[in-house]
Order: sequence, then C-alpha cells, then structure tokens
Amino acid sequence: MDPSSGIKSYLSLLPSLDLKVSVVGLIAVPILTLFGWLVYSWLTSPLRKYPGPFLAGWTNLWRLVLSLRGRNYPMTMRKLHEKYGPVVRIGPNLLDLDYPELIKTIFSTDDRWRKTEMYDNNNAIVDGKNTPTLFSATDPAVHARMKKPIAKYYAVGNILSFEARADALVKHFCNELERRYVNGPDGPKAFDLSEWIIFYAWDLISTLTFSRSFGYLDHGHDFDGAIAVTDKALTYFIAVAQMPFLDYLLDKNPVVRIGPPGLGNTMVRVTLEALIARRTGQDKNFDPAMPDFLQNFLDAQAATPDLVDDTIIMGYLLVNLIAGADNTSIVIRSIIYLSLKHPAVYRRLEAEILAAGFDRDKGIPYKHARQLPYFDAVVREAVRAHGAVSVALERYVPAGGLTLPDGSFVPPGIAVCMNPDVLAHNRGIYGDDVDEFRPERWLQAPGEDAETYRLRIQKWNASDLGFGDGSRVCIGKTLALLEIYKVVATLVLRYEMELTDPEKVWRLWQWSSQKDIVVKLTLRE
Ligand code: HEM
Repeated sequence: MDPSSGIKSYLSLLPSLDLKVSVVGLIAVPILTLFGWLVYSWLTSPLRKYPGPFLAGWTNLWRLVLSLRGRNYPMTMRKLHEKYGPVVRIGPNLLDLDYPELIKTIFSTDDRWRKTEMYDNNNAIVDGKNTPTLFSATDPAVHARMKKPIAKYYAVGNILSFEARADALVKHFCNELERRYVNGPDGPKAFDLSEWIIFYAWDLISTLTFSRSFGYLDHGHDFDGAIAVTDKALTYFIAVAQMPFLDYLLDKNPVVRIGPPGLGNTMVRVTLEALIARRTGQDKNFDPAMPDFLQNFLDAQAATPDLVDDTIIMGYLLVNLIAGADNTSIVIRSIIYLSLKHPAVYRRLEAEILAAGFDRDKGIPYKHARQLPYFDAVVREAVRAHGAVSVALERYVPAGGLTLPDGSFVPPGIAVCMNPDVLAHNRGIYGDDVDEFRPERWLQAPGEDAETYRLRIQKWNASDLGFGDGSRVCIGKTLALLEIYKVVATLVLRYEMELTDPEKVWRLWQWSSQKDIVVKLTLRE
C-alpha cells in the first residue's frame, strides 16, 4: 500500500485548498525549522573538528539508545577511543576525553568546573520538592554549604569508630551463609554470591546510617522489592543522564508525574521514618554509645542550624543509602570473581591473608588489612579492570576555555567528560595488557628501582578517576574501602572458596553490575 495514501485521504476530507495548504504548512514548517536549526548548529559548532560517531554530532539520541543497551555503552566508549584517539565527540555539545593528565584540571578543587545537568536527575524529591543532594548539586556554593558541616564524618577517624558495627555485620553475613550454604547436613551447597554481596552492602550501610538493618541478610532475598526498585532507578538515571530534559518530562514533571513507577519512594519512606523515630525518641535500635551517621547529621544540625535543615538531612541520609551500596558491591564482586578466575592470583591472596595473623573469630582490623601489599594490589587491579563507575563524569568548561594536549581549544560552555572505565584502560598509562587482570602491575616490578616504582604509582594514582577527584571526590571512599577490605579478608580467611564452574563467565548487566557468581564455601579447618 502507498504509505502516503492515508495522508492523501485525510487531506481529501478537508474542505478547501487553503485549509489543505495551512495543514501541510503547520506540519512542514516546524519540521523544516528543526532540520534547519540542526544543520545550522552542526555547521557552526566549535566541536565539528573533533571525530566521533556521525549521529553524535547531531543528537544525544544515539547515546540514549546506546545507554539502554547496558554493557555495550562502556565497551563502545572504549572502542571509540581506540578508533578516534583521546578526544571523541559523543554529543552535539559533549567531548569525551581520554587524557589522564587533565584530571587535575577538570576535576579540580577550585569549583570553576561545574557539574552539568546530567546530575540533576539524581536530585531527591523530598516533601514534593526537587532537592539537590551532596552528589547531585551542580551549584558549587550550594554544594560547599552542604558538604562543610558533615565532611568530617567521612574522614578516617569517624569511619574507624564504626568498625565494631561493621564487624558485627560481617559476622552476621557469615552466620547466614554458614547456616544456609556451608553447614547443611549434605555439606556445602552452591549459591550465587553476587546477590548476597548486595544484601551485605545494603544491610551494612543502613546499619551505619540509622542503626537499623534493612534485613536482607535475615530474609536471604529482596523481600520488600527495594533492591529491584533501585536497580530500575539506576537504569533510569543512566538513561536520562544522556538527555537530562527527559527527566523533567518523566520523573520530575511538575504538572503530572509520568514515571517511571515509584522510583526512590521506598528509600524516602524508610529514611523519613528513621528520622521521625529518632527525633521523637522512639528509635529503639539506637544506642547513643554507638553513634551512627544520622546522629552525626543531627549533631551537625545542632552545630550549624543555618546550614542544615531537615530537608538537607534527608538528602544526606538518602545519598548515603543510594550512592554507596551498588558501587561497593560491584567492587567486592570484581575482587572475588576475578581472583577466583585467576587461580594463581587467588592462591597468592589467600596465602597472604592466612599468614597475616588475623583472628578468625574476631573482626578483621581495617588498618591491618590495608597493610597487606598483595591484597592492596588485588583491590586496585579489580577497581581498574572492572570498577563500579563506567559513566562519563561531565563538567562545563569554565571561562577561559580549555586547551587540550593536542593544542586544540575548547571554548567555555562546552561540556567535557571523562569516563573512569575508559581511563582505567588507557594503554599509555597501564601498558598493552590493559585487558588482563594482573594485580602484580601494582607492585614493584623485578628490576625496577624504588624511585622509578614510586613515580610510576604516583602517576597511576593521578590517572585514577575510580572515586572521582577534586572538590567532588567520593566522600564515601574510606567507608567503601572499609566495607570491602573487611568482608573480602573475612571470606578468604574463613572459607575455602571455589567457583562451581570455573569456565562460566559472570553475567554483566546494566553497565557494570554483575550476576551469577556461583560459589561453594567450605569452612577452613
Ligand atoms: C566502591 C564504592 C564507590 C565508588 C567506586 C564510588 C565512586 C564515586 C565517584 C566516581 C564519585 C564522583 C562522581 C562525580 O564526580 O561525578 C563519587 C561521588 C560521591 N560518592 Fe561515591 N563511590 C563509592 C562509594 C560511596 C559510598 C559508600 C558513599 C556514601 C556512603 C558514597 C557517596 C558519594 C557522594 C556523596 C559523592 C558526591 C561527593 C561530592 O560531590 O561532594 N560513595 N563516588
């Protein structure tokens, strides 16, 4: 059938030629204007000189579609850099840079490099209000006001004061695994460790945040569906980050919220309940002798009431819950799976942890665990090889513009981004074996003198964006490392661990998350 016949028959219903012309005009003019505007923008864009996929120069739609294809996104970004070099135009107004030497400029401490609108999507809706959080705030002044009263609570000293609680939770984690999968009458049973790791991360962060565990370890499954909701939320955030205005049409539509369903509601409800219970003295779980983040935030409010109101406290609590658990789980899974997949690595790690003199029935002291050089190398390599963040972190070029190492000039107002995953696979930094999991690269190489090694690691540290950098660096890094080192060391110390099928490859979904790490644990003698 002629596809235009529908339009023709519709036009034939119109009473006069004039009206026909008007209707055609009404349709054609906006389309032609849009097309003309696109062509004009494309021709006059200062980014025209940079290479990249053809469609990317015209619209962010191609990135949106790519983002919905999960793991393909980070892999495509790596391939694009292999094909085009360190600068790739991935949007009409966006350059993706693989220049580790620019990290300190773009992710600086001077607040001139503002986060772009892609972060607005992470604002929380509290009491119907679109509320920026410590993570999502794009205005440097708003961010600084939020961060100042609470930064100290994420410093090593305060995080170490949470150690006893973390130890108790790691013990609970082991007890549940042993009860269900290790000490059964038929001996060890295979199970998917990947999901138990997220249960651990959620229960630990909720315990440290407001002294009540979500209860996933007790239930052994996503009993309230909140983990599934968060997964959907992440998929959504990643997608709308590519075209931020979509979030204003969908989730944050001021007239009628279109969707997606229920994002963030569970977290907001649980968090609000915890705050009210604490304020009204009804919080039975809270022991003043063991302060938690909520107590810290209330102390911050008492000390600086002009900076911290209840909405800000809700934002602090929500970011704690949402920003950390998934990322931390991804790294723990990478460490365990990638080590087990490389038996020589696992054996060396195991030997070091077993020889470290930890008491199997007590918590593993974080500071002691961090001193083990091979363990440290394994963690760093896991973050490099398969880290948690494969989203490009965007910033606006400030007044004065940016001169790239290739000599080209990027004017102010253009967005540039760096992707921790792309940087972690930069051959110029890590060598041609970037795709291999090789923790030894982080140790002093045979024949390498101490000074050369020191300088090499210094350069690698400066090239690492896995936890961000500058004034917007991850505030939860120490906490995440504490969670990671404790649980990995405990698992290795207590159990002989094996993949039930060493040939089977984990299943990657979303962008970096992993599923199907099926293991068997046997209690060590
Ligand atoms: C392995 C685990 C983690 C990884 C890989 C990670 C990674 C990152 C990265 C890359 C950034 C910078 C984002 C940007 O510049 O756009 C960031 C920021 C942030 N992270 Fe983490 N994170 C982890 C764990 C946590 C935890 C446990 C918390 C909280 C309890 C947390 C809270 C935050 C916050 C609040 C920010 C924004 C900081 C600011 O802008 O001042 N993260 N994280």
